[in-house]
Amino acid sequence: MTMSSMKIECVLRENCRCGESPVWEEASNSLLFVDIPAKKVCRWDSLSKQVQRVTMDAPVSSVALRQSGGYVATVGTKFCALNWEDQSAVVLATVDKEKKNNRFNDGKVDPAGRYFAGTMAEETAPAVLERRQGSLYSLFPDHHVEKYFDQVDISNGLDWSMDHKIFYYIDSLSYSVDAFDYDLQTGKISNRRSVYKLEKEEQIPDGMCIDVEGKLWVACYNGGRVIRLDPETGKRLQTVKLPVDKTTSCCFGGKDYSEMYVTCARDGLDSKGLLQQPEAGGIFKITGLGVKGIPPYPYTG
Ligand SMILES: O=C(O)[C@H](O)[C@@H](O)[C@H](O)[C@H](O)CO
Ligand SMILES: [Zn+2]
Repeated sequence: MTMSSMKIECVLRENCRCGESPVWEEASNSLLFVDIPAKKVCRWDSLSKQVQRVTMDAPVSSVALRQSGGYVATVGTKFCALNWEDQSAVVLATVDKEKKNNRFNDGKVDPAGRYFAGTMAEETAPAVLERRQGSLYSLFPDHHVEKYFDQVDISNGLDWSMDHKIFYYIDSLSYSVDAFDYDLQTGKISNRRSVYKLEKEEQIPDGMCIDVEGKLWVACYNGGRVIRLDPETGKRLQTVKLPVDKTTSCCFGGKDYSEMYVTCARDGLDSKGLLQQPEAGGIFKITGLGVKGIPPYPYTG
């Protein structure tokens, strides 16, 4: 039997205030991610190690690939198309128009090319905000928006099962990873249930991704870890600790999607925490996990 030797390294000291939404772009061997309060979309070339940054005019909470080229991003309360070459953004749709304190948070494209993203009230400090102000939406390829539900505290991690029949979702302050039945043809969700409740030391569930075995990887904000969950049994299968507390999200990337990339935040750390965690706000790469991920789905509109 061969043991996989796991390695965790900070590949980029970006000092993100709140790094989020890591997405692997195979075509450019790059990792895309955002720094929400810094209003930045970043692209790290894993071969040259160079970073390109585009600054938006509002907090940018997620980024995704676009089939027709460029990217899509959630900026403030807008779904936008992003042209990387000339750094221009075009608004595709706006949500929560009557909620002036709201912004989008995490987002991801479904297997049919719809861009799912949820909203939240702006925070006064990490996880301190007016509750139940958020909603979950998706932007269809024809640019119309559908709303799924409201009463969300912090809309966060999302992904779909390998057979596309289940949608997994995290509202962070519920401390739960939830599942819905998913209709890929219509984009409709139903039958919400919890598949995992976080333990106290795991802290706050944030971003999430699925692996080829259908297991969920959840980044635990303040928990300094990613955890691997079996959504069918409700059991935690593995804990991977990182040298930073405010781990926010994770995705698979690299060769054959065999590496995991993890984002994290600096905001919320005091001066002692920043000294103890100099890599806070960086991008971490985990190799040797022994399980692969799947390519991100591109937005088809
Ligand atoms: O990244 C996010 O999803 C939120 O925008 C962040 O502010 C934190 O993760 C949140 O405070 C932890 O619950
Ligand atoms: Zn998040």
